[in-house]
Amino acid sequence: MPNDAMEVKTICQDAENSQFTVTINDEDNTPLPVANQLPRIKILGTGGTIASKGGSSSATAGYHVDLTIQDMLDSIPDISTICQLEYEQLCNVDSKDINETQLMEIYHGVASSLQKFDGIVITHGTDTLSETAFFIESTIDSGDVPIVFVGSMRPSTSVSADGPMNLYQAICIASNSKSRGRGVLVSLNDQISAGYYITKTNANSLDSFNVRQGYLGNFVNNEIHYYYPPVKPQGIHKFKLNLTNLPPVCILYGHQNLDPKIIDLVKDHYDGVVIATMGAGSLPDDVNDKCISLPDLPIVYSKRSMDGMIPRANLPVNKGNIIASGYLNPEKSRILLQLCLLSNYSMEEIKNVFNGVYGG
Ligand SMILES: NC(=O)C[C@H](N)C(=O)O
Repeated sequence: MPNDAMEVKTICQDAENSQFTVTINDEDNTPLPVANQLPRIKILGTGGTIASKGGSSSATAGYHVDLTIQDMLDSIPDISTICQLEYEQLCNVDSKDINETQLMEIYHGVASSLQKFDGIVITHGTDTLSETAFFIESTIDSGDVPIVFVGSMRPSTSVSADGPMNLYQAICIASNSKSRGRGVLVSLNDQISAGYYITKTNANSLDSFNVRQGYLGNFVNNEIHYYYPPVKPQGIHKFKLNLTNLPPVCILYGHQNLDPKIIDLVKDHYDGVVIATMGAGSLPDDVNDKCISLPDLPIVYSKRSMDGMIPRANLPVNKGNIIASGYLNPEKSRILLQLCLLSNYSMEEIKNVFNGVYGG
């Protein structure tokens, strides 16, 4: 739903390095906190295991989303000396059910909070948290305001549930001045990471997220330790959302004996395709030939391997519709391609965008 009160100001039109700010022309001119007040933090609730209840205290699977933000806040230490808190329940779902509608709600929730709060916390299921974090980092220039995603791996009813501590840490991180200027962050299992790079690598463990580009910091006994001064990931391309539907892009998974007919099955139903290739861009010759034969369909070669990247030299052709994902995994490549298509970028402009993460 377009928000007429929202103004998007473009700083740089260059497709290679587009920058803009989102501001809300709100009737409510609530003054920003003065220096001696506690930071104002907004929590946006979306659901996930952190908001879930299981059947018994030993159950860590088969749970259901049931808790509101207020329920979750009741289980953490007093934060009234750390920040002034407001919250909003955007939705309450398992993150497998986060779709375009919820993604837009989260976008609006963040965009409309930026001008009034010093930090934003988003509770989210861990399964697709990295996709939402990547989407928000790619569509909102938050300036100095930290946007901290948080989830948990155990339901709230479990022995040693990790949700309360993760949420407490996320609120502390969002409130801390050292978190400013770092963009979208993820707080889980005592680690602070860049939302742009994080990947869920373990389906069960508390140490579920991995980030080969390195953790940004650590949370121990109420202390936040950042390893580096504020920095944002290299190559982020900021898109202006014009709030229409995201163009459909599908992901195909490479394997031995991959049949080129799979490309024919999807080509008329999607505006773009991402392939999780084997190795660093490897696909059977007949699949490559099929992809090249569809010059109007952008096809991003990403990878099954969690780490590494797709060198452009491994693409079957160095022109046309085949694009290297660089360091981006298939699900992030999908979002980036959707945003490029939404912006009506040409094939060359899409390549420029992916070039930012060493693809293109
Ligand atoms: N740990 C979790 O949050 C997993 C859950 N299925 C979700 O993504 O909502």
